[in-house]
Amino acid sequence: MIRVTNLGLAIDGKTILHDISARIPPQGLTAVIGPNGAGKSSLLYCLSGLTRPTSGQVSIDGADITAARTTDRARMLALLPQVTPALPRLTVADLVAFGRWPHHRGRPNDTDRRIVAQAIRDLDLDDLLDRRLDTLSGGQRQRAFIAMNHAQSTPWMLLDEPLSALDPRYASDIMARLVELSRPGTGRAIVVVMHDLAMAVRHADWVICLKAGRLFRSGPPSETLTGAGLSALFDTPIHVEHLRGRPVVIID
Ligand SMILES: Nc1ncnc2c1ncn2[C@@H]1O[C@H](COP(=O)(O)OP(=O)(O)OP(=O)(O)O)[C@@H](O)[C@H]1O
Repeated sequence: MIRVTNLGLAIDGKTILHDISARIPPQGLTAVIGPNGAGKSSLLYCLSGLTRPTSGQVSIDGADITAARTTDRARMLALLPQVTPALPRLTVADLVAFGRWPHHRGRPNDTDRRIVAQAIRDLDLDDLLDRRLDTLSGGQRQRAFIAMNHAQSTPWMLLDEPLSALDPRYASDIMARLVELSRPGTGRAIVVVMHDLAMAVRHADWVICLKAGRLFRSGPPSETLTGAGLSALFDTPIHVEHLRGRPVVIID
């Protein structure tokens, strides 16, 4: 479980996150939602240990994340930032294989190779293996980075807007894969910052709602992804209806 306790973050004297306390279950898919500038990415970076909160704590599976060594953190969680590094000379195969580095430190074995091959299959990258990253489309790059995170085989994956560059087919396909990867029994939980409320309503098992740097609400979708809850979160009328047995979001 991730436990956030009284977390605060200030940058250059400006408070960005205020006294956030929340928990994230150790399985399933957690969506972090909220308006632009609410602090979603900042919270994700605090969860990853890359940003040190100004006050409060983040513990992951009982360990204080800010106190963990870099290699231990890399075996505990994989982070996909909103803006991925350019790395122009790397091929897709190199990038995905790099996800195993925290495990083998430069000496990959058969298990590492098998996991990389599986991640490549899972993200549908077989045809792009030899392509350099700077020749890929935005969505192809995004899939390559998600595959690298997947190959890292960590109990936690933290993804900042992974669907932003994807067309509807890949967005839906990748969400379905993330749901698979985080099913109970897989030993993995995934936290996704997302703007696509339709995807959140359909796939999230747990939701953290942020507004103006504060925790607005957290809990299962039945308590958080309601028309009234989303309308208040985004200050705009939003309805959650059912179509062919599935929840759909309608924004007025
Ligand atoms: N390094 C920084 N220096 C100064 N202000 C920052 C910095 N990083 C974030 N902020 C500010 O903190 C607030 C929260 O930013 P953050 O990126 O966490 O929001 P977000 O909810 O992820 O937004 P979006 O949905 O637009 O991506 C914003 O007002 C932003 O301008």
